[in-house]
Amino acid sequence: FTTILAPFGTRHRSAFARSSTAIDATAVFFGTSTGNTEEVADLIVAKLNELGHEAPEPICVDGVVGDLKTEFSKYEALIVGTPTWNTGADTERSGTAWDEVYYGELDDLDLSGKNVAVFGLGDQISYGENYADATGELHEVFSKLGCKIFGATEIDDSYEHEASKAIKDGKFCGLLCDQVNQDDLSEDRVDKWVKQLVSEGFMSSGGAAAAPAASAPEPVEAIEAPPASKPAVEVIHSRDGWVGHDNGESTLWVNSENRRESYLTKN
Ligand SMILES: Cc1cc2nc3c(=O)[nH]c(=O)nc-3n(C[C@H](O)[C@H](O)[C@H](O)COP(=O)(O)O)c2cc1C
Repeated sequence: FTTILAPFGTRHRSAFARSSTAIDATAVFFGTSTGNTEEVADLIVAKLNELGHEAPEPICVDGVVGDLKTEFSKYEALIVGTPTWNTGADTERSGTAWDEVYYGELDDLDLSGKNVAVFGLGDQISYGENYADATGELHEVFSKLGCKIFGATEIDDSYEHEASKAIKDGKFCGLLCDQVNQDDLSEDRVDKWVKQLVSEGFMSSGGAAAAPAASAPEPVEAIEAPPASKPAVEVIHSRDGWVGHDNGESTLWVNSENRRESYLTKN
């Protein structure tokens, strides 16, 4: 068996497709019934990209039910969005696949320390007593999982609701939009909010996805130069589900969540 001496850090990235530092920074996940939440998700991704923060196209949660563990582990930070439906109930108010995953699949994930920001859509005129309630539920679910929540917003004069479960400690727990009555305000709200997330350090590394797992090998000493050539790769199945790819000079460990750690090895 190989002896682990040191991690590659970013220096040996060319030897492998990705390293643990190459995890994508931010992704926007949303649920929707009639498309409004997707519209705002699109605005958020466009603004992230405009500000130089790479993010893939928004990901509809319906498409990743059953595979959230894999999908979430690809990103350091998650922006999650929901509409609100069905006035009155305390839980399962999104009317989307979020309701299905909140108290089952999501509950089973270790998202402790992950950076999360929430946004929500509602109709503050027709449902003024329950404006965007489901955003509050989304916030609660991710908070209880130990996520670091960013992006609470001031309730300024542009909002006309009476009450909302998305209000926590006198603020909205994230970005609230209203494509039914105030679609003309969404772009500015998104602009302001994404800049706020940047200033809060939301996109900085340090989320759970980048933290070393308990079962990962301990790094000891960094090395300076990449190997001159890449020998044949030996695959090692070991370490609590981690699979090692040893090219004779180094080992890339990959776990079941597609987490990657690179280490110098010595036979
Ligand atoms: C039957 C029904 C119930 C709704 N209930 C609420 C509600 O309780 N609170 C709220 O803010 N908006 C409510 N809405 C408005 C939707 O949340 C709003 O139209 C939202 O933009 C829909 O987003 P989506 O297109 O992404 O599904 C309701 C709409 C309908 C048709």
